Amino acid sequence: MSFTCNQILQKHTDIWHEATVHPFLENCKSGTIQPHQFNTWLVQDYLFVIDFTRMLARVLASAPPQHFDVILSGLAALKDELNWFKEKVAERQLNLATEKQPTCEQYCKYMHSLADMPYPVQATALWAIEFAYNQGWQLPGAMPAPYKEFADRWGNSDFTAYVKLLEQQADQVLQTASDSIQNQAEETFVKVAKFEKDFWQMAFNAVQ
Ligand SMILES: Cc1ncc(C[n+]2csc(CCO)c2C)c(N)n1
Repeated sequence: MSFTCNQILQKHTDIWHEATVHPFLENCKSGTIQPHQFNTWLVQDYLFVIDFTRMLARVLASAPPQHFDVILSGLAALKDELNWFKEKVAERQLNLATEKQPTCEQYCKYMHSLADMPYPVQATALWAIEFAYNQGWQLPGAMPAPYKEFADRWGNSDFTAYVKLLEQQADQVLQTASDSIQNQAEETFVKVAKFEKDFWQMAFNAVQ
């Protein structure tokens, strides 16, 4: 029986909708997001991307060599991504010596725990994490400055193509995975979706 990322997604459209459609993103689109909400997201996401980079390095370590090309392109892109985050944080004069908020901390811990999971589960998680941003920043449609830069970064066609390759790689290994591993992959997808939703809510709830 076939088992694919898209089938997982189709079983969990409600939680995926909550992960990718949020007042935070809608208010970026309408230009009404408050600076302290956006700044909270920016700093916490920078801290998240640092841990994501470590996760991606561990996914590479678990991957079959045929999957290296795509994963290495992701790691190479993170070099620029991390520097860009630092620039955005500096432009807004935000403090990087900020602690992770509990939601960010829990998500990062979860990413860390993925290293002990079978590769098909890690590949599914990687796709879901990237796809969440690819969809989340794209679905609202064109955003005004200064949010346009963020929406373009993760909604653009190159990033969309990268996410598609991640999906193909995950599909390839899910296909021959045991039922138990397929179930774990599905649980991981749901977990990622919940963390994504919570991450937006964390930033949205920020107080000045
Ligand atoms: C909470 C949260 N979830 C997912 C991503 C997606 N993501 C992780 S690293 C990266 C950069 C290049 O791949 C992107 C887009 C994020 N940033 N923050």
